[in-house]
Amino acid sequence: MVYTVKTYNNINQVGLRELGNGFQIDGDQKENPDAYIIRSENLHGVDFPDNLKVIARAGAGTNNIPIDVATDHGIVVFNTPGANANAVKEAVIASTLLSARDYLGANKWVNTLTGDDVPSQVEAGKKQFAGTEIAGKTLGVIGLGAIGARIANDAVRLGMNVIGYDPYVSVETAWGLNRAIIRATEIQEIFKNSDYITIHVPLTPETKETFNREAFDLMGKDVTIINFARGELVDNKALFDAIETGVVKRYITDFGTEELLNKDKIIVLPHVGGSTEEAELNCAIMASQTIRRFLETGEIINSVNFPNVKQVLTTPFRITLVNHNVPNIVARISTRVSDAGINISNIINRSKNDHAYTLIDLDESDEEKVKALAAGFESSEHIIKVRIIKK
Ligand SMILES: NC(=O)c1ccc[n+]([C@@H]2O[C@H](COP(=O)([O-])OP(=O)(O)OC[C@H]3O[C@@H](n4cnc5c(N)ncnc54)[C@H](O)[C@@H]3O)[C@@H](O)[C@H]2O)c1
Ligand SMILES: O=C(O)[C@H](O)COP(=O)(O)O
Repeated sequence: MVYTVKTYNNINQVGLRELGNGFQIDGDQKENPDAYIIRSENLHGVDFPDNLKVIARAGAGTNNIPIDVATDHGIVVFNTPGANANAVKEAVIASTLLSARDYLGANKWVNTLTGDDVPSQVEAGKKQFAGTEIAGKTLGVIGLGAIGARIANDAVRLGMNVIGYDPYVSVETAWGLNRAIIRATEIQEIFKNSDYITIHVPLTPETKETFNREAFDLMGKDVTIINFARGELVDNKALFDAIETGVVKRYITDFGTEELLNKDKIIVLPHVGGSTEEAELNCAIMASQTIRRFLETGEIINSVNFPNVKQVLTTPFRITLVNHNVPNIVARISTRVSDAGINISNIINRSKNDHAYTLIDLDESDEEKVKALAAGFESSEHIIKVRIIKK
C-alpha cells in the first residue's frame, strides 16, 4: 500500500524522509491525498478532499486549520509539540536584548555617518544609545508550555526576576521550572509587575486580545511587550495608546500588519520565530513520523483533536473508526463484529468531547470477511471514518 501526501509551505525535505518508502509525496494523487503536511497555510474555508485522513501541522499553532470541521470529517490533526520551541526561545531572548540596547537604532544611525572622522563622530554620538541591562529586571511570561518554560528558565540564568502565568500548566513542565520563577495566580500580576512581558499561548477565543486596554492600564512605565505567539493576542489600538502615554517602551512582534509597520518603538519581524534549519528539520521529522505511525498502525500520538491511542498491532487486521461519542456505541460496534463471525482480540475506545476513536484488533485472517465488516461500518449511524490496517 502506498500512501499519498500533499505538502504545503516549505517542509524540510530531509525530515520528510521519515515517511519511508511507503509514501508518495506531492505526486499525481496530491489533490486527493491521505495526508497533508502543512505549516502556516490557511485552511479555513477550504474543502477537504474525501480521501484525507490526517493533517500534520509541522509547527505548534493550529489556528490556521479549522479543527472542528476536520473533526466532523473524521480527520485527525497533529502538531509537533516543542519541535520549534528552542528557535522561538532564542528569538525572544534576542528581542529582550534588542529592546534593552536599541542595537537596531544604533546601527541605523552609524550607517548615516560619512567622512574621515567617523570614529570621532561615533564617540561623540554614542551616548544617545546608552541602554539598560536585562539582569535584575522582571520578565513576565504568559503561557508556560514548550516555549514559555524554556524562556522562563533561561531568563533566570540571565539574572532576570521571572514571573510565570499559566493556569493550565502541565505537571511535566511544572517539574522542569526553575524554583526561582514566581508563580502568578492571576494574569494581572504579570501586567502590574513586569518590565518585559512575553506571551506564548495558542490563539483561542479566551486568549484573543490578552493585551487590551485593561491590561495596559495595569502596567507601569516603559514596559517591553514581546509577541512571538500570534498577532491577534494584542489589541493594536490599545497598544498604540499605551506607546503614546509611555506605558509601552517597545513592542516586538513576529506578526506584521500594515498598521504596525514603520513605527517608532515597534519592531516587526516576518514570522521567523520558528524559522531555523534545526527547527524546520525537527518539525518535519516529527510530522512525518506521526503521520507514518497513524497511517501504518492507526496509533494516535500528539493529536490536537483526538486522544492518544497506542496499541501494538499483533493480529492480522485492525479496523479503526472515528465515531460520534454516543452512549452504547462500543457495545454496538462489538455486536457488529461478533455478528460477522469475527473475534475481537482487543478493542480501545477513547473519546474527546463529541467524537471518539476506536481501534479494534481482529482475530481474523480472511481479508474478504474483514472488508465486509468494514463496509458495514461505513454505512452505520455515528461512524464517520473507517480504515482497515493490515499487519
Ligand atoms: N513565531 C513563531 O514562529 C512561533 C513558533 C512556535 C509557536 N508559536 C506560537 O506560540 C504558541 C505557543 O507555542 P508552544 O510551543 O509553547 O505551545 P505549548 O502548547 O507547548 O504551550 C502553550 C501553553 O499555553 C498555556 N495556555 C493556554 N491558554 C492559556 C491562557 N489563557 N493563559 C495562560 N496560559 C495559557 C498552555 O497551558 C500551555 O502550557 C503556539 O500556539 C503558536 O501560536 C509561534
Ligand atoms: O506555530 C508555529 O509553529 C509557528 O508560528 C511557526 O510557523 P511556520 O511553520 O509557518 O514558520
